[in-house]
Amino acid sequence: MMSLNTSSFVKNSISGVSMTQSQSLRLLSAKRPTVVAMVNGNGKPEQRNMSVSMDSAVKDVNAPVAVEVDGNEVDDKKQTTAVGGGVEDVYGEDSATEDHFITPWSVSVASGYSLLRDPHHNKGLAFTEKERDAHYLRGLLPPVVVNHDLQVKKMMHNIRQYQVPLQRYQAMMDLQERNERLFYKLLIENVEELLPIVYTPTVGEACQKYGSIFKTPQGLFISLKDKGKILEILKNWPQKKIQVIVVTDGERILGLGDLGCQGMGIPVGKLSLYTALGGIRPSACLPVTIDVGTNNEEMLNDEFYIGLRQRRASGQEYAELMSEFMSAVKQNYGEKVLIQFEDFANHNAFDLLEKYSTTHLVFNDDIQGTASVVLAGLISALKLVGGSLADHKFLFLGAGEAGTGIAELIALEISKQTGAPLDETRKKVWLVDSKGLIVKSRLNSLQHFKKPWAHDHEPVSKFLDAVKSIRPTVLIGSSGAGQTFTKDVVEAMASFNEKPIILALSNPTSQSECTAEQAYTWSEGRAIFASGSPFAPVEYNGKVYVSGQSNNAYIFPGFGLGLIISGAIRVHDDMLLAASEALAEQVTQEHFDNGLIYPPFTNIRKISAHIAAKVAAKVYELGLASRLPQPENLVAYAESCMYSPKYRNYR
Ligand SMILES: O=C([O-])CC(=O)C(=O)O
Ligand SMILES: [Mg+2]
Repeated sequence: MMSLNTSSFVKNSISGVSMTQSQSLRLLSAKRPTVVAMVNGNGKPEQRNMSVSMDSAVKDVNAPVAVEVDGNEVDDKKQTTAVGGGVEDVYGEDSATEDHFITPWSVSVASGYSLLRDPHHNKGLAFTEKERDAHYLRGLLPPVVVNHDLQVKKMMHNIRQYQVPLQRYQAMMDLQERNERLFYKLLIENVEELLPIVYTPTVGEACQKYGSIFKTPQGLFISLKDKGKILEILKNWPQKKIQVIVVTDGERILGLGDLGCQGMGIPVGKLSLYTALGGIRPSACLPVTIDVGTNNEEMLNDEFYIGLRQRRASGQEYAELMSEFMSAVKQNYGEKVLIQFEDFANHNAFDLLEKYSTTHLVFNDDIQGTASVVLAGLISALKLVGGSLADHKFLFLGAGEAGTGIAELIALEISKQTGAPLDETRKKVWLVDSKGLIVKSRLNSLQHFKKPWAHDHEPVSKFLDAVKSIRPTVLIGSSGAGQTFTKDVVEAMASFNEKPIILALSNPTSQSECTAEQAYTWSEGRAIFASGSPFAPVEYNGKVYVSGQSNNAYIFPGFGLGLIISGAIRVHDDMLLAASEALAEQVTQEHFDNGLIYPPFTNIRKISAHIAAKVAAKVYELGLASRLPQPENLVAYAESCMYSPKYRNYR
């Protein structure tokens, strides 16, 4: 514990906040500190409940190490090593009974054993001979030194041994907690293979079982119990310079419904993609779950459930907690932190976005990210089916966040292209909810976000009848309910369209409106199909069909990067349109020839840089940028800003 003299990484790792102020702890010096990285700060030590002077540690490099407790200097060797090799129980940790109070404190230098257990700096077997000498790692590692590439090869080999996706997920999470740079190198270099593990569909199953597979906590949990203390909680997070927060309240996790506090898997997964796909530094990402209870009886009765065991708070109680969170975030991280709302239920999602879009840099991935990715897919699908957006007719199953969000962006784009007013262009878009086609006669009973879509038509209660009556060219599933694009529905689409566009967006795979195989088979190979969760290629009548993944993962990482590099202070719909156009531009003739309307994920970092550049350009154009002057080449600038998981050399 007292091996403070062994350092190049000085780390203040007081665990918990229970140290009293009188127990001030002072690190006076450290020998040979060549690089000083403080986990609790950005060059400045954290000084809330204790006073720790790291400055002196840097200046006085050759002085012997001593620690001061309550103002008394304590000799390192004397205190830690008792005669006979035992370690003196200076702080009573060993002698304390369960009823005694002790302070769980430790001051450590991230070298040696602790360096190997620090995921941000650990390199495992890739530590060089020189680093092993300089950082007290001798003997703590077997003799072999391997390079980063071999580590990737070995990890992929190991992960492929697991047949069960959830085991692969757990292996990936363990790696993230052990060696962050190896985790990201693996994910970036094997994105097509690993995306379905750290993201949909496996992350959905992980959330359902989060309590029983829970090991190391990831992200920040804020519950109703923390009312009045949210700012304090934000300060418990070790990183101070946060650029992106993904926050959920767990009420609508993918198409799986209310998973309460166990929704944490989603912000964690989304932020892994922010880093791997969009190049945001991992230390700048903060996953948050707001726990206001759950209405999921299964969770409430599950002995391994990790959240508050109560029914969801709503109304004023809910609004106040969210309001405190939003204020605390701005107070702690400033105006330019991006807050991504994720997997909130409809009734809160629209209200939160509307309420905070004028005061914060907020983005709702399910409303806006999904809209942008679908619009991109439609723009590129036009190359296969012909016509302009205005020539098409769209029918949605599902009139929630994704459905109405996409509908609005389509109407907006048509309006921009044709000059027709939004009220008119919206008439190209029809939505079906659980009560049937949304029509004028239902207007008074509709939730506010559905009202713009109530058009003149007689009531139609069955989805199949709506398909037959509207005769859309594009069918979009966004209801979260699986197997709703039945054989009859797909056959109807194929009967009045040469190339029906069918998007089954609901996640995870179990909630997909139909499978890729069903779409191709039932349309006799004519469908242009994409889905929210990935499907393997399908063989039909001797031809192989590769479907695209219409998932907001294409958009949010590059979109967020664009906001960050321009220092955006607000999100505007035109930025979403810019992102759609940028993504659609990345689809090549070769992709079209294979029936694809999205580029493969393999090149996603390049794609993200393009999206970021177009989004940033729009931010500058709209006068919403705070990073001035505008860089000349925004693509090159975006690329230069992206985090790379390459190992650093330690002196
Ligand atoms: O997470 C995903 O795969 C896409 C998404 O936002 C959702 O389904 O809620
Ligand atoms: Mg989502």
